[in-house]
Amino acid sequence: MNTFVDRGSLDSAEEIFAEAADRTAAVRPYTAEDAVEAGSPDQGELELAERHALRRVEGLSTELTDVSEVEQRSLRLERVVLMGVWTSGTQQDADNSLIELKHLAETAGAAVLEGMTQRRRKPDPATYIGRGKAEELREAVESTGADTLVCDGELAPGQLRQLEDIVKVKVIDRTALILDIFAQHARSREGKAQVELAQLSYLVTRLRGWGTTLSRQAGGRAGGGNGGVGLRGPGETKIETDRRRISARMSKLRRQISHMATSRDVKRDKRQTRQVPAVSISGYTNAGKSSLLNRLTNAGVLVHDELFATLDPTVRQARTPDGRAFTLSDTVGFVRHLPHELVEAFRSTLEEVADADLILHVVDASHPDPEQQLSSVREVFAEIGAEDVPEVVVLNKTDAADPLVLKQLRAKEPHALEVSAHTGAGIEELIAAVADALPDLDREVRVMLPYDRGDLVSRVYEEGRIVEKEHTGEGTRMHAYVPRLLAGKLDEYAAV
Ligand SMILES: Nc1nc2c(ncn2[C@@H]2O[C@H](COP(=O)(O)OP(=O)(O)OP(=O)(O)O)[C@@H](O)[C@H]2O)c(=O)[nH]1
Ligand SMILES: [Mg+2]
Repeated sequence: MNTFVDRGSLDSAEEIFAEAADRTAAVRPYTAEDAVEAGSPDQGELELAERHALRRVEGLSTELTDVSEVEQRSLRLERVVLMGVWTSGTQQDADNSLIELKHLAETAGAAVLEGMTQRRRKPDPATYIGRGKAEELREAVESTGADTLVCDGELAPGQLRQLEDIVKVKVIDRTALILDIFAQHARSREGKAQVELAQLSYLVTRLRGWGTTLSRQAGGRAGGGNGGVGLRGPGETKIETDRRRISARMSKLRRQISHMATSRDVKRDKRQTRQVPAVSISGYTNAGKSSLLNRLTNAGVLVHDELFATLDPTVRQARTPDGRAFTLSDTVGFVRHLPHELVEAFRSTLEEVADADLILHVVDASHPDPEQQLSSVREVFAEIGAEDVPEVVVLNKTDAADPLVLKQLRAKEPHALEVSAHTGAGIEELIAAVADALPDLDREVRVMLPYDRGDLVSRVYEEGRIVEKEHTGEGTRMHAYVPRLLAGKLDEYAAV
């Protein structure tokens, strides 16, 4: 994982992030409300012992059998212990959540040594899991030789700090983990800029509350080479300098991103005026979206058993069996509790989903709890204004699905299609369903297009279905079915 590693590049998010992470000295003011919460009587019905027990989650630790492999890994990877606080839902839900956290940690390049959940009514305001449990956790961390503790959930800066003081290793939360994966996976300039912006906005909230307890800045170094005049001054605290550096960097990134968004808008407008319908393949991360795109178009898009393998949307041209053109786009996967910073950062990418004519909502039917994924994804759809776009639910990985889970899914989503991107099962039906759902080519036209209107001829090729065509001395004679908008443009060339 690289989130907290200082790579030495001045003023990049990574550097600022790393520097500030070293000094997450922020102790959130302990408010009266916290005190009440901490001392409030428990209302749950579980036995006290059970409620407070740290429960080891079976099968979570990465198997490291070969010694040389262990050595190799410990050089390259961080060794982590996972911790989840379970406030509601069943034990199964808590385990699933921790299994997902394991998958996230491994995607980020960590070796998972141990995973534990604890049941409590609310996370502890000071240390997240409570002081006593934190001590036990320290023992687990020591005995496994872990160097990082990853908490499932979003921790307040003060909680991170206090927990770190007890367990004596670095503590990161789920949001930082997801940001880290995004940082590792972003490829395009825009993607990188968006992730950096998200990391900085995560960091800025962690700076809050530092204020006066910080030592005064010695002047000079912190601004780095790029800082210079105006970035520091005598008597200015480090936090203020940090804030300014961060906000300057954030404004710059925002400006860059907005330029990039403009050029994408232009592309998208073109698509809209061309009236080629857009189909967006969306869904939870690792659902098999890229595999499905490959299966549908032989696109050769990266497929990985990793979360967030795809960050840069890929668009492919496709055709229905009756020859109508449309675009198919692969999108970034969603995840439960997608950090707010990332929803913001990826809003423009996600908004393409809202602009689609059709969403193929891909669901991993082999997952233990696909319904939870379905509803998380729909929440994001609502957030980005995509809830009115027609949606075809595609239950993927049916080759590996538990029949019982499939049965439940069928009951919940009676119109869903069942496919396997691996075996190809159900793919023809899926193609037919897409063709059905796309806007119709409902205009029959017979035209004579002069040779100087080659642009219209190509549009008929691209957007329509040609019944007959003939090159004559005057131009191209065509008989075709086309979308309404194009039919309007062809009117003046009508021929009998
Ligand atoms: N058994 C089975 N596995 C599948 C199927 N489709 C995809 N997978 C596997 O699921 C994993 C994720 O596939 P991807 O296509 O990368 O999933 P994605 O939704 O694009 O994932 P992200 O881009 O990371 O959000 C890979 O290991 C695939 O081989 C399927 O039909 N059956
Ligand atoms: Mg993908």
